Amino acid sequence: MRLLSGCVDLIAQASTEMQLLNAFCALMTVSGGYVFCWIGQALEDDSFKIRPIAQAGGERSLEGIEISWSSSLPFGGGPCGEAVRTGQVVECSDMVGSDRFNPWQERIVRDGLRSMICFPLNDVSRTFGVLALYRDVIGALPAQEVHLLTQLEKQIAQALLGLRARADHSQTESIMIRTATALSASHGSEFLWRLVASMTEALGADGGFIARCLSENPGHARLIAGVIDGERATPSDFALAGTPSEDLLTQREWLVCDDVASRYPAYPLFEKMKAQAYVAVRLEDFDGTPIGIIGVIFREPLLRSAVIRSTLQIYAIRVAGEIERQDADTKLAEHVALLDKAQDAIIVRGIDQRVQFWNAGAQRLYGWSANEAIGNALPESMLSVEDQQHIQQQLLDTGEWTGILRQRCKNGRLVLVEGHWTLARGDDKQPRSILMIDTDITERTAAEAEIQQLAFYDSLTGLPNRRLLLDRLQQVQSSRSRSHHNSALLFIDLDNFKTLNDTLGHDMGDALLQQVAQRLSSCVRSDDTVGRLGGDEFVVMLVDLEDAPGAAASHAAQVGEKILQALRQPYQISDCSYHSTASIGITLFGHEDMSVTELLKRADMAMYQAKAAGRDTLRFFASAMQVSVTARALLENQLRNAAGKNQFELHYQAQVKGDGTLIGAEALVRWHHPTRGMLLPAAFIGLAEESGQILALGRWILEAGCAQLARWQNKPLTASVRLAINVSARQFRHPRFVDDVYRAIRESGADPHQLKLEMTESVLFDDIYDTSARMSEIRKLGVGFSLDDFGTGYSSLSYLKILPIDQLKIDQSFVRDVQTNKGDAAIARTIVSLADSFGLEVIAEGVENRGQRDHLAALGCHSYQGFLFNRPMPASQFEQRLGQPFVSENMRMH
Ligand SMILES: Nc1nc2c(ncn2[C@@H]2O[C@@H]3COP(=O)(O)O[C@H]4[C@@H](O)[C@H](n5cnc6c(=O)[nH]c(N)nc65)O[C@@H]4COP(=O)(O)O[C@H]3[C@H]2O)c(=O)[nH]1
Repeated sequence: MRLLSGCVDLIAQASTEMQLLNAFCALMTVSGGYVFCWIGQALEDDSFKIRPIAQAGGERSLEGIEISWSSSLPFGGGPCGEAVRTGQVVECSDMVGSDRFNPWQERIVRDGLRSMICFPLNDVSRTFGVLALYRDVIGALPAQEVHLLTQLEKQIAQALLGLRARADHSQTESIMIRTATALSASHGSEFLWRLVASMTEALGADGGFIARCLSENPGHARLIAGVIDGERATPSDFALAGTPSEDLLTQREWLVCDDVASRYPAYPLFEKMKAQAYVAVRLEDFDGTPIGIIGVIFREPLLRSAVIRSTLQIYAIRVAGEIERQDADTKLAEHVALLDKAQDAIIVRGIDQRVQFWNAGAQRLYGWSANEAIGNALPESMLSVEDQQHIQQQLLDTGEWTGILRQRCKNGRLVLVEGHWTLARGDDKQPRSILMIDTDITERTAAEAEIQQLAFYDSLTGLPNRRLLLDRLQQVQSSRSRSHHNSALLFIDLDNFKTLNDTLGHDMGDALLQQVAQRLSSCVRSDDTVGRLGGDEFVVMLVDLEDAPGAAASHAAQVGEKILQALRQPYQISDCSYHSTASIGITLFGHEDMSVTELLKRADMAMYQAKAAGRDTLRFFASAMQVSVTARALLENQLRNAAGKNQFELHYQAQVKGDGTLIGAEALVRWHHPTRGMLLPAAFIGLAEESGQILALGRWILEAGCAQLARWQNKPLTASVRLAINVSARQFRHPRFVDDVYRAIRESGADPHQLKLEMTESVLFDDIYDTSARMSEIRKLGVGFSLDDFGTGYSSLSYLKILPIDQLKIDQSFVRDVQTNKGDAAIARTIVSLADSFGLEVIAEGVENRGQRDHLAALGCHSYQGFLFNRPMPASQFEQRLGQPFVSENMRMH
């Protein structure tokens, strides 16, 4: 009865579970006569342990003792385990030597324990603990005592459950308030730390943490927020293998661990804390995939884990959501960082026009920062209302807009921007936002314009160059089929530009060309094109002329005349007034298929006709020109192969004294054309000069002439013949000419003193010093020089003094009418007296009759060449001719 009333007092006074249990154990040993009493909790985790939570009995203790309630475990065979398993009272009247106490025999003997009784502590559904009482005597307890103890055990169990219910209720209430506060806090990087701190406090734990699985390091987790005794733990990684946490992540949703030290031997944190218990819940993502662990740690044994577990589960949901949100934020931040790296401006605007996203590229390009831009509409200097409306409409219609905008930046700078904008729609298909990707093309466009200018415009005049002109011609040609209008191409070449350029200098020449360009541009409509082909050649393309060719031609001629008139006006170039004229060739096009090259060629040909017609005039292309040009091209081709086919031959014409004595011969080239027969030089020398073939032809003539001279030297009849060989200006100017002369003489063995080179006055003009140097070099060999066609050009007496000239030739144009034309006679006389005063020989060419010869003789010229004496003939005939006198009796001088 004493025990019963003591027990009632205990129950009335105890406010906590531990207080009640410890006091009860003490009551049983002090007043109940038992030498040792303990109360244990049957753990619900997979250790199946019975953990002592209160005991009394002097020195006796359960330190180091293991007891289990699983029959399959080594410490599960005792009466306490059986009481938990069966929910029945188990008694043992003689413990020493009993198999049931095998694991604990030593301790039983040491503590003097002989018999025991064990009561299950039950709630409505299960056995949650045991009460064990020990005596130091052998024997069973009397039935009344067992009955009494059963009453006590029931009262204690009920009191315990009552206390627990009260404690659980107030704990749950406080946990819930704290949890609600913690969970409603805002999010952010600090959030998880604060949440762990308040969770730890709310659950009355000593520590708490959140750990994340590491996808980059499987089997490991990282502590991302942790608190121990209110202090933040250092984040670190830890291995999961072999720990209950590994099971938690793979097999179960929660974990209650009471034996932390042995279950987590490698975790210094737990060891440092002297952790006893640990409750954790798995964190899962939206799909249910485990992503981490949230848990609390206790230094004291955990009596009940249900409330903690369920609270943790609430935290877990919130934390998992937060982790997913942070992951999404991280991903977004990564994407934003990537977008910031983009060179282009990337902007997102809502359909309300307000900026939602503004990358670093946008700040670089426009100058406004993200802070200034986001939330506001774009400044109107960036996007005018009209542009915005127009673009928005296209976005709504097609979903995309691409185009170029001229925009003004924050600092006022104008930029040219190429925009690629896309309309984004929501799931409901309604327009949501506009993604703008803007590329700054200001510099690129300027560079392109510069390249364009360089590539397609003449740098001196700014007019379209040949390339652009050909391109425009091509365009007009291709669009011809669409319009029936005629067009005209005017080829304009300045007359005597070369002389101006050479005499006044290139700067003046350039200035003239610039003024010509301006005048040309002012003569035509804006649709027409004025271009410069190069040098002094300009082209004007007139478009949209009349359909009728006659009217179109007359229109083109009017423009041509206008141009001639404009170009004829004096030019003012740095204080000098200069006069110039132009020749214009015109071709119409629009009704026949023709390449642009052909068109240009036609206009060019017509221009040459204008030049030939006396310059400062215009000519239209006529098909007859085409015929002659084609024939010329054919001849040029044939000429190229003529030397290889031995089609050239030298004819020789005698040069004689008045009495018919032979003093020399002139070599004159002939071409035995395969179809046209023998051609005289007039038919091909000009062509050879223009096409450059004169170099090869001249070399052949030089070699053939020298070879003939050498042959004649060895024959008595011809040994004294001096041979004159014609040299063209272009041949003379060639850098290898002097070498060619040396080689021809050396290889032929001809006596250079018997050789004379005949050149026209034009050879002398270009560069008098170079001419002089070349002639002197040749002169060193003994070769003489004769000046052909003297008097026909701009004869300058000065070069007669400078150059090593031996002979002047009176041109046949003065000889022809020397008897009747006083002017010609005066020129012939002047040439003779000039030759006399300079100590030069003089010879007249083209002497056809005795009257001419006699008149020339009267003027003082005593050497002649002409049909009067003989016609040019092949060498063999010439040699035969030498056997006869060059002058018949009736031709002797009177
Ligand atoms: N009407 C008339 N003509 C006469 C008379 N006597 C000679 N001729 C012609 O007058 C030209 C004289 O040659 P050129 O003044 O040097 O004029 C030459 C010369 O400048 C050039 N030429 C001829 N052969 C060569 C050559 O081998 N090399 C070069 N570079 N030019 C040559 O071609 C020009 C013409 O040569 P060809 O037709 O052979 O014409 C020759 C000759 O046949 C005459 O009494 N009456």
